[in-house]
Amino acid sequence: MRWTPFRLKHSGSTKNWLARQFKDPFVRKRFEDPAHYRSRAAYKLLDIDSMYKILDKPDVRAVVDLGAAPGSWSQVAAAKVGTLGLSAGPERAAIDQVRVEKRVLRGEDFGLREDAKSAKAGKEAVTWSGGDIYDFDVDNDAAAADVQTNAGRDRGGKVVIALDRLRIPPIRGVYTLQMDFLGPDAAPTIASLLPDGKADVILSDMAANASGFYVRDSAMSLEICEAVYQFTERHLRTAREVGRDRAGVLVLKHFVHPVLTDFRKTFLEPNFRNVFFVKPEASRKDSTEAYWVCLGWKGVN
Ligand SMILES: C[S@@+](CC[C@H](N)C(=O)[O-])C[C@H]1O[C@@H](n2cnc3c(N)ncnc32)[C@H](O)[C@@H]1O
Repeated sequence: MRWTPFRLKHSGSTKNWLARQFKDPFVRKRFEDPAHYRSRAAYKLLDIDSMYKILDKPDVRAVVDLGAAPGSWSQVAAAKVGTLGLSAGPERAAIDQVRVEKRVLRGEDFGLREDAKSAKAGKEAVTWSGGDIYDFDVDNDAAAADVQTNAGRDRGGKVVIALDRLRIPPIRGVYTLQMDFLGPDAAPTIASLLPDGKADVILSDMAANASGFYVRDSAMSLEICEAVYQFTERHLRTAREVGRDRAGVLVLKHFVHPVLTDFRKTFLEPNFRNVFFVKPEASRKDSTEAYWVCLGWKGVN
């Protein structure tokens, strides 16, 4: 499908943003993809999964997706783990009840904040710190009913749990929680949804709103990494429990900074069999974000 965004009048910064979007191959790919991913971030996780096979394993039953809004990583996880109730494969996410509208990049929708225009009949708009904007048609009742029947224990113990400070429009086969992960209630709430309190894969794409100050942004990234690691200590199933060397997986977004490198050396390297630094192709070159893919959780004694 072709889109023509420049018909409307835009400010200079909006034009720059548009120009960047339309040059971005992953933005284009998303629009053409039958999987209807909610954001181009899906291709980061797909890239990681194609390299390390973290989700495509029969013993992966419980996935926690932190900083999940608008939801494309959860779409990928639900399709691969099988909580959609369908055979694995990202294309099955196309069955998602929430249809991403192709007209999302039309100029009049820029600047929407979450729920700001939800009064627009049947529409929801979500904007998030990554700067992309989504506009969904939401069949809330159908999707909510589907979450009840498809997520969690009803799927033979398979579960995908998505959490974000922002509201995540319902995703088929996924529990969605709107909470601050740094608050006291998030970890116990997630744990209560995990069939035995343990996850096989913990994904964190969380990023605090960038201030533009490198040191401050890195400090916030460290705070998030530390909180995710604390959750990992309590709730990630070990490789030994699974009986597979590379089981017990943590994917952790971070900003590249020496203090984060120290964090990796102190907490990740001693406690995982392998820790890989990954900059997926879909991660913007001008961003200091990157991911650690940590395989083979040893557990902390
Ligand atoms: C890059 S986006 C995630 C995109 C997502 N992986 C996807 O595929 O759609 C980062 C998200 O982290 C969330 N976030 C940042 N800090 C958070 C916190 N303390 N608790 C919960 N969510 C947080 C933001 O609200 C934002 O939605």
